Formats: sequence, C-alpha cells, structure tokens
Amino acid sequence: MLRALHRWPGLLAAVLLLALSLSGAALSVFPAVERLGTIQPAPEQSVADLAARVTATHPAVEQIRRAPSGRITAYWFDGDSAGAAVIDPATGQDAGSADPSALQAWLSDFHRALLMEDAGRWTTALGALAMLVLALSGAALIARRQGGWHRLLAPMRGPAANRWHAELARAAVLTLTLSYLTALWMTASTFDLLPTDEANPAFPAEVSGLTGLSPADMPALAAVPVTDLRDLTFPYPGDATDVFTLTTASGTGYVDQGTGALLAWETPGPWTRVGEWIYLLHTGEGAALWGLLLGLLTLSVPVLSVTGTLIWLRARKARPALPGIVRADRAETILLVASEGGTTWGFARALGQALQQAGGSVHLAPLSDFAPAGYGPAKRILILAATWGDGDAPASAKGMVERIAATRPHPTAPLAILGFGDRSFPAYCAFAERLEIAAQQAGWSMLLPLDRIDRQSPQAFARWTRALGDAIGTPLDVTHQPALPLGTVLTLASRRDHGEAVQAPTAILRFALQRRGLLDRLAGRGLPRFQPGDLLGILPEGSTVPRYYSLASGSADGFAEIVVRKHPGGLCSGQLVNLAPGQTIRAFVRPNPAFHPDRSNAPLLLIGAGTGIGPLAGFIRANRIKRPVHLWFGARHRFADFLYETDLADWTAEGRLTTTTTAFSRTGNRQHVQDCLRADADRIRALVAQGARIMVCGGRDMARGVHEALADILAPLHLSPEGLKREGRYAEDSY
Ligand SMILES: Cc1cc2nc3c(=O)[nH]c(=O)nc-3n(C[C@H](O)[C@H](O)[C@H](O)COP(=O)(O)O)c2cc1C
Repeated sequence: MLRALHRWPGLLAAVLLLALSLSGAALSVFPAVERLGTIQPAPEQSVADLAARVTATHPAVEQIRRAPSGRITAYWFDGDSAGAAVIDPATGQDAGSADPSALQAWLSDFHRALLMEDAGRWTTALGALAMLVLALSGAALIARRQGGWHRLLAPMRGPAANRWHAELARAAVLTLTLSYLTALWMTASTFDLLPTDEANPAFPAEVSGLTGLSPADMPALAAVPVTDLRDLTFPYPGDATDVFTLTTASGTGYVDQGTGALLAWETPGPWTRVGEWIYLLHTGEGAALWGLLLGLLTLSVPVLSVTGTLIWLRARKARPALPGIVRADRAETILLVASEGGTTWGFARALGQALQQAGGSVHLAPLSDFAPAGYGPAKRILILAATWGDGDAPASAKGMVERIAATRPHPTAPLAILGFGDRSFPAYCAFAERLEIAAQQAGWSMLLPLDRIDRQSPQAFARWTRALGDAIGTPLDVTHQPALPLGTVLTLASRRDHGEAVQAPTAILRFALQRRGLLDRLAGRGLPRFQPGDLLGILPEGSTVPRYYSLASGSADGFAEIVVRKHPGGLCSGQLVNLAPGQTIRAFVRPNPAFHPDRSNAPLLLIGAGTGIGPLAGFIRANRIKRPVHLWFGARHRFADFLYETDLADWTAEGRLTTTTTAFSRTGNRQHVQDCLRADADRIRALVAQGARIMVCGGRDMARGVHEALADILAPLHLSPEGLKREGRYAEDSY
C-alpha cells in the first residue's frame, strides 16, 4: 500500500512535477540576482528623506514600494500615462526599469499557473499535493527500509541505485515537504480559502485638512528607516481629506499630509504574519540564500524521478510474471518472496502455478508488501526468504523481522516460512529463522515448521511442496530447476603465482574486460558494473553449480581480478589455478552490497588472511579519496604467500593505505592475524572511537578468531562486533 502510494502519484505526476521543479529551481535564482543588483539605502536614511527625493524627481508620485530584496520602485501618474521606475534611494533618481524581465514573468506565471490562470493554479496545487504524498510516503519507505524512524539517519546499505535514491531523498525530504506545504497554503490563500486579518486600521475620523507639507518635514515618516519600509501610498492630489498610507515590517498606519503626524496604526494579525513567512519560505524572496538552497534541493526532484522510475522498472523485471495472479484481498494463498539475486522468485512462481493448476487463487508479491490487514479470505501465507550478506535480509526486505513481530496475526491464515540459503555460510538461512521466531512471538499459528533449501536444491524444494500439499489437503509436487546465468566469456590477461613453497598454491588472476557499448548494455552483453567485494560467479567445466569468488577489483579498474587458492580435489579452483593467459572461463557478477566499504572519510580497518586479501586489496586500490585505511594481513610465509606485497608498498606511497601490519604463521614468532590485533588493541580502540568501520575477509576459522579478539579489544569501550554490525560498521565475508 505504502509502495503503491509512493509509486502511482509519482509516475502520473512525473511530467508536471518535473516542469514545476525545474521552473521553481530557475525562479530561485532571481531573488539572489535581484539582491545583488540592488542599490541598498544607507542605514540611517529615513522614509521622509526618500519620499522627498522621489517627489523632487517625480512630483506626481503615487506610491513607493520596497521589495524584500531591498529594491525600491516608484509609481506615478504623468498626465494620462502611468510611469514606474526602480529608484536609487540616495538620489531619488531613476536607476532602471521597473518591469520584471520577460523570462522571470513567464517563469513565474508558468510555475504558479502553467500559463492557464485559475485552472493552472488548481493543477499546480494538485502537483504540490502529489509531491507531498510522495515526500511523506518516501520518508516512510526509507524509515521502513532502515528498520524504524529512529534509524532514519543511520548509514544506508543495499544496491547502489536504491541507496542513491534513498540518500538523496533523505537529504532533501524536509525542505521539499516544506516547499509543497507552503505552495498549498499559497494556493489556498489565492482562492480566499484561509482566514484573514483586518487589512488596514480604520480610516481616521479627523484629519488636519491642511496640505503642502514636504514629506521631508513629516515626523511620522522621519521616524521610519527606509530599510523597514514596505509601501508608502501618497494622498490623492488636491484631496485635503486624504492621508499617506505607510506600511512597514511592523504594521500599517495613516499619516496626516498637513502635519506629518501619525493618525492611526495597526500591527499585522497572526494570519498576515504566517502568510508572510510562508511566502518567504516558498520563494526565498527576502532570504536569497535560503531561496538558492531551496532551488538546489528542488533539482533533486528530476534526479529522484529518474532513479525512482529505474528502481521500479528493475523491480518489475526481477519479479517474474505469474499469469492469472489475483489481488491480495481475494487470494486464497498469499505468496511472499524476499530475494536478492532473483532465484527465489523462480521457485515462488513454480509453486504459484502449481497451486493455480490445483484450482487455487494466488497473490504473489515481495515480502516488503506484507500487510495481513488487507488479506481478505486468505487461507495461508507462504513466505520464501533468501538469506544474504552474513545472515542478513535481502536489501528489499530490511526491517521485515521487526514488522512481522509487530503485526497482528491474520484471523484465518496460518503462516509457513521456507528459507533459501547455503549451508556453507555460518549463518545458514538465518534471516528465515529470524522471521520464524518473530512470527511465533507475534502469535501467528504456523502451517509448517521452518524448512530450509540448501543451494537452491530442486529436490529439497519438491520435498517441501509435498509437505505443504499434505498440510493444505492439495497434492503438490513442484520441481523447479533454477536456470543458470549464461555468463560472459572472460580471457585471462595475467596471473601472479604464490604459495607453492608452503603447499598452498595461490594465484592472483586478472581477466580482461571488454569495453561495453550502449548496445551491449541494452542487450545485457558482457559483465555489468561491479565493485571490489562483489562476487564473480564461475561455472566450472563439468558442473552446473557456480562457485563464487570475491572480486579484488571494480569495473572502473578495467579488469576483473580474483585470488584463488587451489583446494585439494577442488574442481573449480583446480581449473582456475591451471589457467594460462589467453585461456577463457565463463563468469557472471553477483552484487554483494553487504561487503562494500561505506563512502565516509572515517578510518577503514581491513582484516584478512590468505585469499581474503582479494577484496581488501580492491578497496585499497579504489581509495582515491585517501581516507585512512589500516590493513592487518595474515599469511604463512613472507617469501611464499605475501599476496599483493609490492602493490601494498605502492599504495602506501600513494597515500591509499595508511598502515600495514602482517602476521606470518610459519616464520619468526609464528603469529596469526588475530594475535597482531590483540597487540594493537590500543590503536584499534582509538580508531574505533573515531568512528572506524571494520571489514573482515578470509576463512571461517580466521573470521571467528578475529571476532573473538575484537570482542575483547572493544569491551572496554562498551562496544562489540555485533553492536558495530547493527550500526553497519562491521562487515564479514568468510568462507
Ligand atoms: C553474497 C552472498 C551471501 C550469502 N549469505 C548467505 C548467508 O549468510 N546464509 C545463507 O544461508 N545463505 C547465504 N547465501 C546464499 C543465498 O541465500 C542463496 O544462494 C539463495 O538461494 C539466494 O536466493 P536469491 O537469488 O533469491 O537471493 C549468500 C549468497 C551470496 C551470493
């Protein structure tokens, strides 16, 4: 619902909103330009002095106005023709034309009313309303993705396009919300839909009846500095009963034209004051810098429209279509999916089709759409959930554990959760497990106990569907074989060999990247963009199961680099370690957003051993902003498997790497990387206290040892690796 609320007004109003935001951004420049081009009065100059000077130049002056920028304009009547000019307050002489530039006038009319008078005003008001809905639903979506409003400002994670969209929206949302609210207020005010104050004080019952006093000698005008003036309207010529009307920042009053005395005065009421603030906040008139900031942030709207549309299109593409799908409030089976790589959707679709063929009605949606209040006569809710990162939820399902824990169970539909994962990860199907615990705590009745599918096993899935069929009284036996990515052919460009001497043959393999033209990108040919820490999936000959290697380079480096150690009997590692330059493999990229460094300037502590140095080396090579990076690296022997030794020296000289600490387990004092960490405990504590982020990569035993060492090191700071992980400051990639 929230997502639909965010999506449809966004798409429908996109063109209108683009036009409004671009014209608004362009208009925001004018107050600043006007302010810069305006001759400001001397601080001590009075309205009496200004009025006398203007009268000397234009004896038939009717009105003097001062704009929020300080620009003073005089209006007069010359015989039959009206005249107006911008005035130099020091001389009272004309200093320029009073007509706004044609461009500004056109832009204002377009921005306010789409050049269509009242019909246009209502349309722009509708646009502002759509934007308000977008801004508020967007803020709620960010809060949901972040795991609650209290984490709204916490560092963001997830795929780059979604993160960029959310980061930009988060930066602009407050200002934009203010801008749309003020726009709506101004429209309501234009159509007299708001209460108003009494405009002016009551006209004085008695005046002196005298005329001819020079404004220079009027005490009421002498008491007001020009910098306070808003408007001075002169009495009608020859009418001794008429008066001057003076408006300043603090009110409106009448001045006797014969004596120059103040006859009446009224301060503006609350509605007038609020209206003035609203006008200032929306236009930046009178606050040029605010106007520029507003204009700048308004420019985020076109960017958000484009990134938002891309995210939506990508999500649509990732979600396989299920013909015959029904709405959530009409379906017997609600089938919800949490997926990062997309394969779980294939299983869900196969199950959905089987249920439909058995005569059932199915609603298929991402888990983030979970909203039991909207599931009418549902008989069951099935959740298929993959686990990513290090036991994490897929990016699109962040915050779902908390949501399920806080949602009241559906009155008729029990729940079944099926985890998708990989048994070789320490946190096997951990996200699905957390969902199950949350559901049980919230009081849901479970249709089936939690089950897990290891490495997309078709047999395990078929077994689970049989159990599901038994539980719902409909025979089911669904087989689904996920299609393997075709992959791209990569040619080995160079290799560097290490580790033979310590019986751990290891190679740094660098594959050439073909340049991808626009056509290749559109057709999905070649490797997509990737960053160090993402995964290169390799399809070894003789197996249909891909193996994943952490990338030690980003596509910006112009090559794909991985570090491979030959495992005894290992099919893929054996083929890779024997690969000669010029030979090829088939590979594809899997994003791994949970193991990307953040973009801050805070220190980065990289800890790795053996081939775990791969992505860490990639992070250091990509550290073009030269943030402080400290590396702890463990290997067997300095002269045998000190991977990237010369590169690390070069990166240190270039400022990309701040310190390197090594531990060798087969020489000298035979240390492991966690021993060096303990020896460096004070330094690590100081860096963590500065906001450092920690990234660990390597074998599972090493990762466990590092985790324990860091738990001890951080305890005096009342911090722990788990706590840092929750804040997005501790990431582990172990195998
Ligand atoms: C980078 C990465 C991290 C993973 N982390 C875990 C994990 O911590 N626990 C787990 O059980 N499975 C993990 N897996 C395995 C996936 O959950 C499994 O491949 C799943 O079938 C993917 O489903 P999806 O393509 O729908 O996202 C990970 C896979 C990758 C590529």
